[in-house]
Amino acid sequence: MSSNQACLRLSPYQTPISILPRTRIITMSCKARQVDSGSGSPLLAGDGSRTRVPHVMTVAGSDSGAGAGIQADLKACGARGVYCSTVITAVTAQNTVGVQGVHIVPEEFLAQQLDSVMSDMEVDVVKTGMLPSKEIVRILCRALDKAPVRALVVDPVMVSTSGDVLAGPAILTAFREELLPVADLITPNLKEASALLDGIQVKTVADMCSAAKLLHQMGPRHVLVKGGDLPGSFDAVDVYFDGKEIHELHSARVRTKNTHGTGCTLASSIAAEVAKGSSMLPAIKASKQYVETSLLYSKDISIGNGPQGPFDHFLRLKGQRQQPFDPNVLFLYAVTDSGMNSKWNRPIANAVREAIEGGATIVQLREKHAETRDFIEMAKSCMEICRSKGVPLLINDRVDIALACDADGVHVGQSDMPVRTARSILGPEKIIGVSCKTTEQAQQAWLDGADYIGCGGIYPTNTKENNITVGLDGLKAVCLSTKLPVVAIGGIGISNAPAVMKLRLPNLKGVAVVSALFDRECITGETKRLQEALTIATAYDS
Ligand SMILES: Cc1ncc(COP(=O)(O)OP(=O)(O)O)c(N)n1
Ligand SMILES: Cc1ncsc1CCOP(=O)(O)O
Ligand SMILES: [Mg+2]
Repeated sequence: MSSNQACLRLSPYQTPISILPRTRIITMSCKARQVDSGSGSPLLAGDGSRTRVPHVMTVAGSDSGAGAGIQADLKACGARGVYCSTVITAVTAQNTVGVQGVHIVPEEFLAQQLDSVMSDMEVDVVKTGMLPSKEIVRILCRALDKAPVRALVVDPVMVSTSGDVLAGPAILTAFREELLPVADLITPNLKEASALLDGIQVKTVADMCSAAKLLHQMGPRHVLVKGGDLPGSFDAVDVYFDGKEIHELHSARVRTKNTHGTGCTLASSIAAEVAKGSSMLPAIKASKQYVETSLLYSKDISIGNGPQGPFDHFLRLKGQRQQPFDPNVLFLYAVTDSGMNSKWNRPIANAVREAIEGGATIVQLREKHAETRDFIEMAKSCMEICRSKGVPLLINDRVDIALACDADGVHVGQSDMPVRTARSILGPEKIIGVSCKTTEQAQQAWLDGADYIGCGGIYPTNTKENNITVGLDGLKAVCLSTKLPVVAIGGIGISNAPAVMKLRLPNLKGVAVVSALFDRECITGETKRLQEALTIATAYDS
């Protein structure tokens, strides 16, 4: 299913308290349900007391290709840190090419699944996907009458990404009459919004705003009309109506074929955020960001041969196929400096491009004063340049920024996030470098799983205040104490880089340089000169 066709849609939300009175006939209080829940539900703390776990129950179809449907819902909830139970409405034979078969689950068995989950577990939020028959909608509504949930998120799935029908027009009446009136959020794409509104045109942002208001009149508290299929739009615009105000939500449109399941994922992520206690608008914003990040991360992965591939909800798959870290990239390591870029009136992306043109083999963004939001934008633009040139990009200090822009890794110092923590957050495939001045720190770096060491300052420098100089002797000691590759940093330029490399230490792989490249009029020219000097020095060595 396409991001807009097959899965969930939601819109802004209110606090759980504000939702409760509207939830239909509640036959058991939350307290009663808590008492009634069996031993199979949430986790027990060490002392035997119960730890409540946010819980989304998805009522949707299974996608054998696991890009969309129940499988996407499970992955999205897992990625958002929420438990997800699954009530399966249909089993589809599906892949990245299309839907080859649909087997609808018998109604009694659907009812049995609902009963099994709801009689035992504390469900916070119900999210619906493929509901292939009117009777299934009815059974679900009856179940919701009987058991209280904090919110109902309805993704009015009708057609798969591949264009295959998953719920015929007959379902529209059941949606309009039974499900929409009790929904807290509906998340139609353009086609679904149009179908629910008897075929009115939904082709522009203005149409989306009108559609959101009209759909709201059918009963849902919140409406999110998804504009992923909006013709001619450069960004992904969704329109959210909370019953009072229209919000246009913009996010970057990621160019990728791997969008199968984005609608299901978005709705499940919203449901998960609401289950964790978020109100609706923040839940939607966080979920849009999550989907965007996942798509960005997955834009080049290859699963299946069809026109629309699945993406990676956990941001883990790509790294396993990546080349292992090549220490030779440390040869000419360009480290940016915001002060120098402002002094020379250069956007950071230009500075990075020029350094790469001159022969920089790895780049680190060292932005000590940037606002987080600006830093992310800068890092994303530099990432594009570095990826296109095959040059790794690392982020200084900020693991969060590295994650947000899918950088190749981070460089941390002795007082920054510990390497082990950074590794647990970034996973095994990202590059992690750590600054070391001593042999003890170098040994620890290896134990902690760092990929390389930055050793310095080798010479005095004005770029980093109060930085103790270790000299060539300190560099030598660090290199000899570790198997890790080392890059020398601090006060290094064309005049002294050859002396550093002539230490002839096998694991000393290069020099990292700030001012000798970025505090100069022509970055490309300086980088080329340094590259030549390093090449001559290392050639002489061998
Ligand atoms: C390649 C490389 N080596 C060392 C450093 C210094 O990092 P750190 O000690 O964390 O100091 P700051 O750069 O954060 O001031 C580096 N950035 N790069
Ligand atoms: C970040 C850092 N870490 C140790 S020295 C240093 C600054 C290096 O800057 P420059 O290359 O201008 O001396
Ligand atoms: Mg640091």
